[in-house]
Amino acid sequence: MTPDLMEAGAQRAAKAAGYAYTPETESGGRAAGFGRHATPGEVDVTHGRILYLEDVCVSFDGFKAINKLSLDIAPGELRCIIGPNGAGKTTMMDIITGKTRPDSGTVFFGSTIDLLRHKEADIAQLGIGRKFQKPTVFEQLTVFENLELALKTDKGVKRSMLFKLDSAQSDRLAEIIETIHLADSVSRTAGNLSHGQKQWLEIGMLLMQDPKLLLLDEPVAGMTDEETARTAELFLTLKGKHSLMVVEHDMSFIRTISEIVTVLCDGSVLAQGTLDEVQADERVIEVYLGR
Ligand SMILES: Nc1ncnc2c1ncn2[C@@H]1O[C@H](COP(=O)(O)OP(=O)(O)OP(=O)(O)O)[C@@H](O)[C@H]1O
Repeated sequence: MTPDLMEAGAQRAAKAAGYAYTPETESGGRAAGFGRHATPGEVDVTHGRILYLEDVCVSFDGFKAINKLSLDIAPGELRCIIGPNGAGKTTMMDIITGKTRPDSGTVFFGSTIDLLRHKEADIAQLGIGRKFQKPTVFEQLTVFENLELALKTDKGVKRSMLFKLDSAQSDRLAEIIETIHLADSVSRTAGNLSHGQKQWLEIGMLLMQDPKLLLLDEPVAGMTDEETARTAELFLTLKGKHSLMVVEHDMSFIRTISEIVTVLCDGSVLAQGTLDEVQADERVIEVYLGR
């Protein structure tokens, strides 16, 4: 897809969802991306979008789980996704991460990477990290070992055994341990952590791979109020350095972290705007928030 088509599509999606399209470019102008060489391992966000979906459709046995879904996310943005059960939130994440293939539509990572041409494992390597609702850490290993292991996942058994962190990786690990609030628990086995700490550890493991985009499915479900507040702080720290897409039902958490909220319903975008805007939207009240 050309950057022009991408930008035009983003404008159409914004118009359809009733919000203002604001291109955010790092280079200060649309033309800046042309003639630019794509550096391997880098995502081209010169046209202001790190994730771009247009007219995506998926049916399961004739049921349209995703129906002409169009949505885009700016680099460094923290986007919240809300919507009733069955709206298609998980299926959307499955499509972005290559777990589910759409029947039709466009899914781009930056302006040059067509995600529909990549397999699930490649997409993780390209820089899209996904956190499922349940924490999946290695319970018998320490916090440190879990984080260390996150760097080794693609190395095979033999190379993993010989693997040693270099100094940049050690610095990164130390920085991430601070970021995820586990500096006091480095030597504790993950099985002894609280539910919230396990969730933070798993986020730390994703961060070790330096993802450009993080998809987080109901990250605060089952957390205490204090853990939820700390998770909000953590996400606000990550915003800007990474792009985040957070699916949550906890409205007070959403209020703390959100800028733009997208409401999904019946597999497409029902509304989009600030939390106040979408909460005042009659259609959103009808299908999700209740009266
Ligand atoms: N593999 C599948 N086969 C058949 N139907 C499916 C499949 N995956 C999802 N669906 C259906 O697609 C619709 C969207 O499901 P999805 O899990 O994406 O919704 P959701 O918004 O994540 O819901 P929740 O908030 O409950 O997690 C649902 O009706 C679901 O039953």
